[in-house]
Amino acid sequence: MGQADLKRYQMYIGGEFVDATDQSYIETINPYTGETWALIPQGNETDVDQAFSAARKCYESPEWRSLTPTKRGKLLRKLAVTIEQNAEYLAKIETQDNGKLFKEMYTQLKSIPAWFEYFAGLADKVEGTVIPLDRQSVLNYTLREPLGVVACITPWNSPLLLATWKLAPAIAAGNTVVLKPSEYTSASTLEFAKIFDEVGFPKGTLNVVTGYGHTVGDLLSKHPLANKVAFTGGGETGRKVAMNAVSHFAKVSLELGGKSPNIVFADADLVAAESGVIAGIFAASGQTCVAGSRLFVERSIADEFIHKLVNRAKEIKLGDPTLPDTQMGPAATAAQLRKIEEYVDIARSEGARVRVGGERPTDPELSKGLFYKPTILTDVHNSMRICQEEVFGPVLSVIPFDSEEEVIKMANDTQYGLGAGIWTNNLKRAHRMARSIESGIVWVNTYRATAFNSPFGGYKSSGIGRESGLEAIYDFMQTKSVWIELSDEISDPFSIRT
Ligand SMILES: NC(=O)c1ccc[n+]([C@@H]2O[C@H](COP(=O)([O-])OP(=O)(O)OC[C@H]3O[C@@H](n4cnc5c(N)ncnc54)[C@H](O)[C@@H]3O)[C@@H](O)[C@H]2O)c1
Ligand SMILES: C[N+](C)(C)CC=O
Repeated sequence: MGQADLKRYQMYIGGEFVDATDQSYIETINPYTGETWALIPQGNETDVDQAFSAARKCYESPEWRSLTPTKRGKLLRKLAVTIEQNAEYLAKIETQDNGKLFKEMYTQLKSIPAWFEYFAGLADKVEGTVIPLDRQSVLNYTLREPLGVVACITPWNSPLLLATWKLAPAIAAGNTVVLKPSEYTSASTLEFAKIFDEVGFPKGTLNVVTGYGHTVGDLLSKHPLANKVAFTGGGETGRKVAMNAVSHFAKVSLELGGKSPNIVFADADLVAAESGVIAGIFAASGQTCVAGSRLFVERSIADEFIHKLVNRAKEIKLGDPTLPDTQMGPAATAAQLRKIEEYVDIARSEGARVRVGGERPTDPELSKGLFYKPTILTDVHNSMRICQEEVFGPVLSVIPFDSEEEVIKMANDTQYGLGAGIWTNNLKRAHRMARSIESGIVWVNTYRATAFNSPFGGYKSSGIGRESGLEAIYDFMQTKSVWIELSDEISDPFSIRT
């Protein structure tokens, strides 16, 4: 297909759909077929400036100021309904762009309205407090106010879900937004902009600028009109984004990567544990921030458990991500596939034994896609690079353990702290472990679960701040303390009143 025949997207700035000012595009590729299927505008500094000006103009407009929290809530609920009606269509686009299974993207898309409904409900429930000062002649109360314009930057693996986790609380809190999706998967966000446009928000509430991270993303995070930068992506990018944001004193939240432990005790329901471990690493081809990429299994059951996992991994059906019986799709990008291959090579060179996988499939039907076989490594130790660095692919490292103390030490011996799975039928142990693991989320006898009303985020290098749940809306607000003197007494101007 020539460029002229491809679908051409436009950015969304100030309520208008516009081309990039210099008319340039990025090709967006289907990682299963290898074909370019659409063109995404490649924004530049002028486009970014226009988006921030539109967002700020909207924020300062009488129309936005008169949009009470209840009215914002109503519009967010309307948006939720429209997304529900378009969920299948949006999910198809995401699968076409990132190669993840349609059934996973559709489940995600169908869940998105719940986030908009939840934050719609919260919009008019954020309250200030009255402070009982020792100085009784003064009324002191707090106001929770929006920040202004929020810059949001999202990755390719769950484009609209992760945009929603930022947009819903940001708008509910009364901010306007400039959003940049990943250059690999911008199409669904630009389709979402069309849906958003129909809902009736003031022009400039949401602005979507597309383009590369090192240009458009960099400009977003250092833009003087950004009062907060909400970022999801890799750690190195997160560091740059945070430095940019801090350089102009913008608030920042970071949802970064992980090296999450999945810990299986001998007393667990081993059938459930096996399923949870497989889901944790091979669902989404391991391309999830919470991938359970380190498996710690109690030594007394290790051999048999590994044997079963290996057999199960051999049966995983790779293929067309749009088909219902496919269990694993391709990697999202050629760079991602190279990274997976490199990490497995490094693990081999450090002494790991490949028990299954460890290569690309040779099946001719998969030859155009960016596939890598589900891979299980043993003979690894926790200090090896494969156990310390995020691969973001279908690669599981297995380490046996002998005691709770030993496994807690190994599980926590990482710079990351996003998710953790504990598999045990011992209630006391479950609670002990949940308290001992240094991570933002601990799942006991389940894995990868998320909800609109439960906080999501990382300890240590896995991030700053929380998305979803009550806490999330406060991250998009600032607190003002108001002091009102009620007495008529004139005070001495040179003595500070306490
Ligand atoms: N904790 C979470 O909730 C969560 C969720 C999903 C993904 N992730 C993490 O995201 C990573 C994978 O996503 P990715 O490869 O798209 O990450 P990435 O860091 O390469 O890119 C993320 C976003 O940042 C932009 N970007 C790139 N360079 C930039 C720069 N210099 N300045 C500003 N923006 C820039 C990209 O264009 C993209 O929009 C993994 O590390 C994964 O763990 C975390
Ligand atoms: C946030 N989540 C778990 C849906 C995708 C993370 O990569």
